[in-house]
Amino acid sequence: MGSAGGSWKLADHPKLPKGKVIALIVLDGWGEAKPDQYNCIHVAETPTMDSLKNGVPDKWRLVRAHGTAVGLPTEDDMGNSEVGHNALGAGRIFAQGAKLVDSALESGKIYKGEGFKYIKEVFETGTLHLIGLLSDGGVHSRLDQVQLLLKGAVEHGAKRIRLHVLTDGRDVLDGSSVKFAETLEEDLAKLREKGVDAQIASGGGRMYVTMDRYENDWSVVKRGWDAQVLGEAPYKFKNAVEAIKTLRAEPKANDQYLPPFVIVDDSGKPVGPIVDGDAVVTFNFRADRMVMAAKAFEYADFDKFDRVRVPKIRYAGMLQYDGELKLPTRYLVDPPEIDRTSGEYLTYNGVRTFACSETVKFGHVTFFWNGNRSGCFNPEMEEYVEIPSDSGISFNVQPKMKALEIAEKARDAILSKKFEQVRVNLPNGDMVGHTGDIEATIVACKAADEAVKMILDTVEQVGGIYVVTADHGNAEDMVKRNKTGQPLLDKSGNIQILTSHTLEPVPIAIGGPGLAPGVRFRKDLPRGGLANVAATMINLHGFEAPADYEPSLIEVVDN
Ligand SMILES: O=C(O)[C@@H](CO)OP(=O)(O)O
Ligand SMILES: [Mn+2]
Ligand SMILES: [Mn+2]
Repeated sequence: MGSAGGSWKLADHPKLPKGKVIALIVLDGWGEAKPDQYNCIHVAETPTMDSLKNGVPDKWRLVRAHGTAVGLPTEDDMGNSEVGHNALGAGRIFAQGAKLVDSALESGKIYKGEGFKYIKEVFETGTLHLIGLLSDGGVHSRLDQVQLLLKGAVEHGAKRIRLHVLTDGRDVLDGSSVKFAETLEEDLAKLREKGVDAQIASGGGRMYVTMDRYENDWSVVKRGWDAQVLGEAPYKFKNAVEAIKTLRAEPKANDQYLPPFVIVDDSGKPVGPIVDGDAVVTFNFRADRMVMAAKAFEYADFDKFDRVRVPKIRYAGMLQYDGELKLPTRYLVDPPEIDRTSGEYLTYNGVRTFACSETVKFGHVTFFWNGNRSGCFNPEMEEYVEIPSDSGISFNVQPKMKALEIAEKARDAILSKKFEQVRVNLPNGDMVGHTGDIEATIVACKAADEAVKMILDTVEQVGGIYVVTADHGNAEDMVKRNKTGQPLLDKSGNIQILTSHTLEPVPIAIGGPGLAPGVRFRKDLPRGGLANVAATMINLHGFEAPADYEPSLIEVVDN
């Protein structure tokens, strides 16, 4: 990997000075939508964000944060943190996991790659286990890809297949897990008719089983290991649809947090623990919530929990989840090669960076920002600070999360004069928005706005610059709507709560006493998106952006 043309040196910007401190704030899950009672950002008191919007017209605008603007297959794909932060940090639009897997399945290339050949070796004698998120959300995985992979695996000789499914309810409506499990069961029944021994073997809700991220709570991954590998879980059922329906009937149950279960045969024996000689594929394409499980499957030295039994398996990820750690070693589809990110350029050009969030979003402003790469580029130029998140709770009970602490860290970093870029992610709108709790999400939005205020006040104090934006929508729309925008009601006449991200654009605002006179948003990029932000930042740091970056959103006019 190297810079384009071999040089990391960026040309000086003809008009903009270097050395200003820039606070870059990413509000997670903060889109712009029609103001109504289900728009929590509108309902919440958000005087700081309101003043940016209603302030100087050429210093606030919207940018696209979903679909093709962030490398997703279609304009119906909502934005998400991975693709959003990748685009923000890398300044270019890369075809993302969802799209790369689609192409590899369509062309059949997936079956010709090293990863598939590796797992195929066991098809004669062992079981193929597929583990991942069961929905059509398109953020971490997609059911149609799993269906194609199943078909392809059978065509290539798989004779015994076990699925370990994680129910969603976060990228799709709560309750939709039943329908996804039914669809999968129908497919598996057809395979069984053809003589393939295929079954769902275990399951559990994505936020409670397997899909933790950034090492926030290893017990989540352990619950998955116990069910999938050891065949042990507190609940045992004869089939997955019955399991999901029964567990959902418990008071306050929801798809995201279903407890782990295993499927057992008539004699009560689990139908699909993972044993020596088996192959395992984690079929999520998105990295963050698979890295921990990948470590458990791949690392010989592992002390995060007692694995009890470590089967000798052939393991592959749908993608390689961490390019720096080369984790996992084997994978079915090559990940996007996100190189020459703005963070890397800036370290070569003397810009010192501070990045901070709380655990649940820490990797977003570091790992995703830097193109799915762990760690700093140059520890002498960068400091990354993680504030521990509360674990074991759903964030509607603590909607303020660590917003204030993140803002205080940003404030101290700005006042320290040790950094030119101070970058934070404020998680509230997103993490609380995903709970579907409207009251709590309103509190969350207010807390995020207060954090923005603290950071902007500090920028004011030191004569710096601010850039405030978001990675995708969430809190601005909490209800499922019909085509005309009216809330959809369920059979009992209740509104259907939208826990997922949205297709909405997100705001970006620039300002601060350090912003050179004459800087304003250009008018000729009406379709600008998140990928245009990196060049904008590089300009504000006093440099020209690399030629192949998406164009900067700003221009400098003579006053
Ligand atoms: O929680 C997550 O994994 C996703 C939603 O599936 O949200 P975000 O992209 O904001 O991290
Ligand atoms: Mn996000
Ligand atoms: Mn989210």
